[in-house]
Amino acid sequence: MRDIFDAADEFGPTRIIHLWEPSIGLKATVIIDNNILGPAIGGLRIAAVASTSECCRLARTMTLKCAAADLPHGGGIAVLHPAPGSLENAYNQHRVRALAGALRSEDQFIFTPDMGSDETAMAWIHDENGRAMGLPRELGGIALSRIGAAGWGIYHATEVALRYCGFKLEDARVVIQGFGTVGQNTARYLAENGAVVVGISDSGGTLYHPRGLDIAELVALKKNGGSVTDSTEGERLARDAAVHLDCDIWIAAAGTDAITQVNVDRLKARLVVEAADASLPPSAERYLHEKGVICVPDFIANAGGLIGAAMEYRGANKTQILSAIKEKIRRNTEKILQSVETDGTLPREAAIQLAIKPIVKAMGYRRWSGLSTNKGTA
Ligand SMILES: NC(=O)C1=CN([C@@H]2O[C@H](COP(=O)(O)OP(=O)(O)OC[C@H]3O[C@@H](n4cnc5c(N)ncnc54)[C@H](OP(=O)(O)O)[C@@H]3O)[C@@H](O)[C@H]2O)C=CC1
Ligand SMILES: O=C(O)CCC(=O)C(=O)O
Repeated sequence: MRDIFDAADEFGPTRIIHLWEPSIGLKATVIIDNNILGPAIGGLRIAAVASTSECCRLARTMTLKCAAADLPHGGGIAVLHPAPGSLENAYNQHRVRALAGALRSEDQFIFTPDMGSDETAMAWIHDENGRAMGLPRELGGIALSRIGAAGWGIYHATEVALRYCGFKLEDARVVIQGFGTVGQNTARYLAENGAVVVGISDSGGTLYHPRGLDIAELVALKKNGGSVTDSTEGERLARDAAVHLDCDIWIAAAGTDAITQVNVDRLKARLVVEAADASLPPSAERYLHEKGVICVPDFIANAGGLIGAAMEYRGANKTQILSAIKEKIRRNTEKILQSVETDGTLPREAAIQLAIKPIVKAMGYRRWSGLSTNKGTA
């Protein structure tokens, strides 16, 4: 991105905020992409994100995710560039609190957890500016990461997509790239429903076992700060070996651009589910589509965490949340894959068409809107 307006189109981003406070090393980028349906929900990502244009892409994914899931919200993102040490580190707490404080008057931005942040960070933010979703139980939250809201949704997207792939979940071989909140819960739901998770990677490497990995053991290893490769079972491989393992279903649950034009030809799966936001660029999705591999786009498959967070914000309980995630994600996956089957549309194109409908409609009612046809009111 050469100019800050390079990413601008008719939908946004409406605000790009850069925060820099040298005394505490606070360096953050906050984007409100579109808030036509309601205040933007933005994940707090404490991770190295390369550029403002990448932040804009992630914020747009959130806009589409909210709209497709019928949530009264727009999309955004807050990237806090990491400092040394863990999230529990007081220095980091200070920076998260400073970020939240700096956005106290930005009432169109509500924080939710994303990579590198959790319910504790949301509690700090809530304490500073009152606008955070995904809170701890003690503050009225329902511990979304522990119930695995995102993984529950990924499981349902996978299950519906399999009908279009011609094979069943039972005994299907799954590889999961990334074994954090999303990867762990996805593995758990898929394995509980008959899939065989043969490969899992994290930043330390890949673990492979053709007869299936022990998910509970690997979750315990991660809880103790280890890597999946610390397991005594299975074969230890290089981190990126996960991309070319033989499998039926490949789940991208690590980060942005896990698969690119360079390595997409190595994927052997018949179904790819994008659990991580922006995990495949459109060119890689097109390549897979032309090869007959179904690829369920991020903002359709991984909306579970966001649906849960928005419902928790309005006081819904765990049963209501799990049922809404199931219903919305199954419905949307079905709709887009039907378009793919009948019209040959790319899954992402079908998904964008589905998501932008309410946004375009709402923009038509508003005075300040690039798409407004109500020209006489400006
Ligand atoms: N949390 C949520 O509810 C939701 C998250 N998402 C998206 O899902 C993705 C994952 O989020 P989340 O699970 O919360 O993040 P976490 O930080 O909890 O987990 C990320 C995982 O990816 C691993 N990882 C990082 N880089 C690589 C790599 N190059 N190869 C293999 N593994 C790698 C990490 O390894 P290690 O453990 O060694 O650090 C970690 O296991 C993000 O893109 C996020 O935006 C989407 C919807 C909801
Ligand atoms: O609120 C959550 O738990 C996750 C939302 C999010 O960051 C996402 O959907 O990418």
